[in-house]
Parts: sequence; C-alpha cells; structure tokens
Amino acid sequence: MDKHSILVCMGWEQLEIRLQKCEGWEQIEISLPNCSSLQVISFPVVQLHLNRTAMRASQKDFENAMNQVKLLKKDPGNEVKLKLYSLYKQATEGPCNMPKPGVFDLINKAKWDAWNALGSLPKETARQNYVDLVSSLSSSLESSSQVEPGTDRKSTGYETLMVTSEDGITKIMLNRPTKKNALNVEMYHEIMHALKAASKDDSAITVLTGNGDYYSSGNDLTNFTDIPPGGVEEKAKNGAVLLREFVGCFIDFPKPLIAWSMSSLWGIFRSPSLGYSIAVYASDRATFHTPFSHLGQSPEGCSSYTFPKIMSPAKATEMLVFGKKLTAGEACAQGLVTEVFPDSTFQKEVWTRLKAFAKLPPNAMRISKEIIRNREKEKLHAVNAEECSVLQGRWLSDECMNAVVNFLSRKSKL
Ligand SMILES: CCCCC/C=C/C(=O)SCCNC(=O)CCNC(=O)[C@H](O)C(C)(C)COP(=O)(O)OP(=O)(O)OC[C@H]1O[C@@H](n2cnc3c(N)ncnc32)[C@H](O)[C@@H]1OP(=O)(O)O
Repeated sequence: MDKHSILVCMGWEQLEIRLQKCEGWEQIEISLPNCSSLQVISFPVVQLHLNRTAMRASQKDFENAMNQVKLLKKDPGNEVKLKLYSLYKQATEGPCNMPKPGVFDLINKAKWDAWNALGSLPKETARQNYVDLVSSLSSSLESSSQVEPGTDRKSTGYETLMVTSEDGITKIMLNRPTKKNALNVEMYHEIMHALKAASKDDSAITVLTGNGDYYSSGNDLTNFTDIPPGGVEEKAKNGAVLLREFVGCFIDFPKPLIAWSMSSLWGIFRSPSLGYSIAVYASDRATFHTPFSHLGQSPEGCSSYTFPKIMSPAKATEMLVFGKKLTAGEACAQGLVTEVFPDSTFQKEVWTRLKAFAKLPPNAMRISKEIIRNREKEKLHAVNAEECSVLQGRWLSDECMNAVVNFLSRKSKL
C-alpha cells in the first residue's frame, strides 16, 4: 500500500490530507487541527469540500468564543485584539463599510485598517477564524503559565520572555522574535518583574538577550495606538511613568548584568543594556541604533548622560542626535561594547566566560558593582526623571506622531 501525506492550506487553516491507495479503491483521511477524530471519506473530492463546510463554526460556537474572550486572564496584546476585532466585524457585518478615519485618530485607523484588510473574506470563514483564534489563545495562555517541573531550570509563566536559571546564571531572553522583540507594554512589565526576581534568586549573574535575528527593535510603536479615555496626554503621562520605572530597575539592579547581543539592538533596550551592564558581548554582525530624532523623540535610558561619558560628546551626538548606526566593532572601539566575537564562535566564547564569571564569589561581585554604581546612582535617577519628562512632551509632538503613523501605515497588513 502506498501512503502519501500532503499539507494543504485552504485559506482558513491547514489540513493534513493522507492519501491511501489500496487495491481497487482509494480513501482520504483528513486531520483537522481542532477535531479529535479523523474523517475518512471516499472520493469524489467534492465530498471533501462538503465535509469541511459542515465543520465550520456554528453561531453558538461563535457566541461561546466571544464569551471566552471576556474570560481570558491575560491581555493578549493589541495585535491580537485588532485581529479579533476585525474578524468579529467581518463575521457580523461583512466587508468593511465604514469611512476611513483620519491619520491622527490612531486607534480607529488601526481598527479600520485591520477590518479593511480582510477584504471580501466570507462571513462564515471570518466566524471560523475568530473561533480558531480564541481557541488557540485560550490554550496558549493556559499552557504558558505552566512551570517546567523537575530540574533547576526555570521557565516561568511569561508571555514575552523566556527566563531560565542554571549554573548560577539567570538568562532573560526577549521572546517576540516575529516582532523583532519590540517592547510592548506587557514586555516592559515582565522585564521589570524578571529583573526583580533575578535580583533575589540564587544566581550569581544575570544575562539579557533576545531571541531571533534582532536583540530588540526598541519600543513597540503600536504602544502609541492604545489611547486611554484621558486621551493622548494621559497616554504620554503613563508612558513616562512606565519608562521611568523600567529604567529605574536597571539603575538599581544589584547583580552583575551582562548584555549578550548577536544581533541588532535599537532604541530603548539599547540604552539600559549598554549604559548599565557590567559587560556587553556582541557578535561581529550586531549593530546598535538609536533613531530618536528620526522618531521625533529624545534620548532615554540615561543615554544623554552615560553615552557622552563612555564615548565622547561628539560621538554621542552622532549616535543620539543624528541616529548613526554603529557596527559592533565601532561600538567596541568607542567603549559601548566590551568584546566582539566572530558570529560562528560567539555562543561558545560567551558561555565560556559567563560560566567562569558565575563561579566567582557572588557577594564580592555584588559589592564591587555597588561601589562602582553607588556614586552615580542618584545622578542616574535624576537624569532618568528629566529624560522621561522631556519625552512625555515629545510624544505629544507632531514630529513624533507623524513618525509613528508612517511606521504603522507601512505595516498596515493585518
Ligand atoms: C514607553 C517607553 C518608550 C521609550 C522610548 C523608546 C524609544 C525607542 O525604542 S526608539 C526605537 C523604536 N524602534 C524603531 O523605530 C524600529 C521600528 N522597526 C523597524 O524599523 C523595522 O521593523 C526593523 C528595521 C527593526 C526591522 O525591519 P525588517 O527586518 O524589514 O522587519 P519588519 O519591519 O518586517 O518587522 C517584522 C515585524 O515586526 C514588527 N516590528 C518591528 N519593530 C517594531 C517596533 N519597534 N514596533 C512595532 N512593531 C515592530 C513589524 O511591524 C513587523 O510586523 P508585521 O508587519 O506584523 O509582520
């Protein structure tokens, strides 16, 4: 008996179809992701289509899914909420029938873009996609809160991070690779939480890195679209409070902190990573970029104070004011990076060092870090406060709004 297995994408989901050619007859097995039983039907293929249609979500499934959304314990984030919104509208009203909102009406424009992008997707398919999305959300949010049992390796219930602890090293890895590890609001909170936990755990050192080809692309620019009832002023105020607290966590972090960058590092995550780490290791393909002016913004993470001290005022101006992108080699020559390794041996070289550092007496390392940092701590907190206050104003400027709108309209393909 010949057996062939084909994966077919049918617009709304992937079906696995197994063809079994037996003597004198043929049968098709269809495996549906959300269906436990295998359907076994015979040719003609038109029957396959009819069977699939019968599997579509009923109105009841759709209503259940809507109720399930209200019960989600964690906020699934803006992108998912936009997808849910657009599928809901398509399923209930059909193709987008609203006039396009103005460019500054960021939230309604993002909603409109998402709905409009669904084009003429049939209502039934939208309903099915909605049900599937809610079902995948419910299971992923449940499973992600499970803690790996048994070993001394921890991977706690973070949505946007992978945190592990072994051999005296706690590794905090930004884990939104499909979004180039952009920091959404949840990630800011989770990093603060992970840093606080790492400061109290029994590891000797803490390492920060990113999953995928970008260490981080900086602040998630869709953060700017979730406007609270108090309007953009309240949004900017909340952003400044969040940023101040976030950077404050790095300033106060008591243990040796090591940034490990195989890849590109933009914006917000760059300043704390480079300005406060004891050591920064980079692969020779890593780059460092602070496009504050391009985004109508101003320096954060105390970079307005630490960078001119580490580099020189002139070099810091090139980076912070003109947004010059540095290669790893340039960043190392200017003192922002401790050491650069060839990409091919990077992991091995860095792990060798980290393991050796983690064996040093932890209290001695803490005290040494404290004595280096304490003289500057008060100053760093004051600079942080000033930078956040300036940024709060920048976020309300046309320059900043236009830059964000440009980025979002470039990516309006939800
Ligand atoms: C509240 C505190 C605020 C503190 C102030 C902080 C300031 C900063 O952090 S300034 C730096 C802000 N970051 C940026 O300006 C980078 C924006 N991103 C890009 O320019 C590009 O995405 C790229 C150069 C980083 C990568 O380009 P490319 O390789 O072509 O990949 P894509 O653009 O297709 O990105 C894939 C996917 O990821 C989304 N994404 C990437 N970066 C961000 C971001 N910063 N914010 C939101 N989303 C981001 C991108 O939109 C794509 O998503 P999909 O379209 O859904 O696939």
